[in-house]
Amino acid sequence: TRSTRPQRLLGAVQKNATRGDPGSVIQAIDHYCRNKEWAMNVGDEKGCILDSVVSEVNPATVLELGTYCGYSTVRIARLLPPHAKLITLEFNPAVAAIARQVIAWAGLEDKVQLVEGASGDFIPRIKEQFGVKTFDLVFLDHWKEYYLPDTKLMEECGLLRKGSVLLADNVVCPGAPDYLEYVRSSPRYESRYFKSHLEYTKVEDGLEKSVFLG
Ligand SMILES: O=C(NCc1cccc(CNc2ccc3[nH]ncc3c2)c1)c1cc(-c2ccc(F)cc2)cc(O)c1O
Ligand SMILES: [Mg+2]
Repeated sequence: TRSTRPQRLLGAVQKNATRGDPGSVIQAIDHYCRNKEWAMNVGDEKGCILDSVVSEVNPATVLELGTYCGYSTVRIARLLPPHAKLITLEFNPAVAAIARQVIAWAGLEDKVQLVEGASGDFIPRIKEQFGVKTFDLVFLDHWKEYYLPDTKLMEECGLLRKGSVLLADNVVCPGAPDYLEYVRSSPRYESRYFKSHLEYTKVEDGLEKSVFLG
């Protein structure tokens, strides 16, 4: 049977990237998705904004909702300090299996814990199952209608502390209007929009960075 898009993306990584070299994995995916077939990675343009926020926060604990093929997982993990931990959650088992191989090819498996499941079930269990108190950085890139309910759930579960940073992909395309309204109007967040483009296209999109004020 015909391969899947994630399988073909992994093939491009294994063919064109150097094992243990995260930069070459990022380049191989961007080249494949720009020249061969589009895929919903955060991409190189928004990826640079992601890099600058990760470097600024210098997080010890990171939560990523929506792993997909592991592109943003690799972008984040390659910038983490030695004992930092990234927990990434993926709903689709077949896609998670590809992401594990992409993360391993980059040599970053020691910094990354990939969990298969749905955010609504997983978020309430994080504290006891993973020994995490709070997250310094959360990257939201899963189903866009889940951004708001999951943010409220993280607040309720005490997973955010004064200064925790939420960074949300796709707040324009496909869009997360209820989430934007919430973080921009709530007195508990200081929010800022980073204008960019939908990965590998000229369509407008952007990242919303929101600092939890406690
Ligand atoms: O929709 C998107 N991504 C989310 C997504 C999508 C599908 C499957 C999953 C399954 N993974 C999953 C689900 C639920 C979960 N709960 N916790 C973890 C978790 C993980 C996740 C998306 C779309 C576009 C886009 C498409 C088309 C177009 F024209 C323009 C733009 C661009 C993006 O950058 C995007 O990020
Ligand atoms: Mg996205």
